[in-house]
Amino acid sequence: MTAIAKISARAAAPDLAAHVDALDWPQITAELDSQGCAVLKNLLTPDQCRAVATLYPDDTHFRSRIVMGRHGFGRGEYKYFSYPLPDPIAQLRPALYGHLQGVANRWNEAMGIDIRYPASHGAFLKRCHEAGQARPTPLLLQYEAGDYNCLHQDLYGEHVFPLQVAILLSEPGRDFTGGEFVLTEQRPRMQSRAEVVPLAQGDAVAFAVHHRPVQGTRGTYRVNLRHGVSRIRSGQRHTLGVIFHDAK
Ligand SMILES: O=C(O)CCC(=O)C(=O)O
Ligand SMILES: [Fe+2]
Repeated sequence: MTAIAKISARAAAPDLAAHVDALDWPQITAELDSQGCAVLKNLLTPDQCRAVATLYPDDTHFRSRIVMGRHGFGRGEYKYFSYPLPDPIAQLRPALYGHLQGVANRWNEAMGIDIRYPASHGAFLKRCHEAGQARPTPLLLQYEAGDYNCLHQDLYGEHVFPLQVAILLSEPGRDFTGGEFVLTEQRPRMQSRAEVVPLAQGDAVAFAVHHRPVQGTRGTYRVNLRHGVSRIRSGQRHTLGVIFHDAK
């Protein structure tokens, strides 16, 4: 990036990284450890939410469009951003990674997985790209009345960062009704547990992509998570998905 491009990127989101740094990370980390998910209140302002959601029709920002019904993924559609990522996604991804990387390393240690994640997102992306996972994964989702997102896991190759973030860009009750973010946890030899995460416009949810450790009476065990969105009852709902590994 040239110096001028860097300056204009900063101007578009002057203090987003500082805003991310100022979130209550001890609280978020404690929630992630105990529940496998945590809400990041007011990650984006309503103006920033609108600015991202209105990118949807402009295909110059995206590498592909997925119509979920064609793949059995649910109903609705989404588009994967292309590189270079626009603001504020370009700033959010490394800023969030920097605070989640410690959780990821602790979780792997607890689960007996010997993969560790570097301190910077750039270094982790280099690992993905060298393994042929070079396509950007941040995505913008668009749902209309009747749409839903089936329970799934965003795995795109061998390299997986174990946490991801989804940001609600629309305002519940005004822009849409229904459309709740849902997580399920499949515990070994036990029945599954569901969690509905209440989000306001601009709130984000950080959650486990695939596995997380749970402390039991007989040591640590692994639970298998999936996430999705319940049926949108009315209106239109947009979400920004921030996945930290790239795709094959
Ligand atoms: O629309 C949502 O809230 C979920 C989006 C999603 O599946 C993701 O960000 O990976
Ligand atoms: Fe997803």
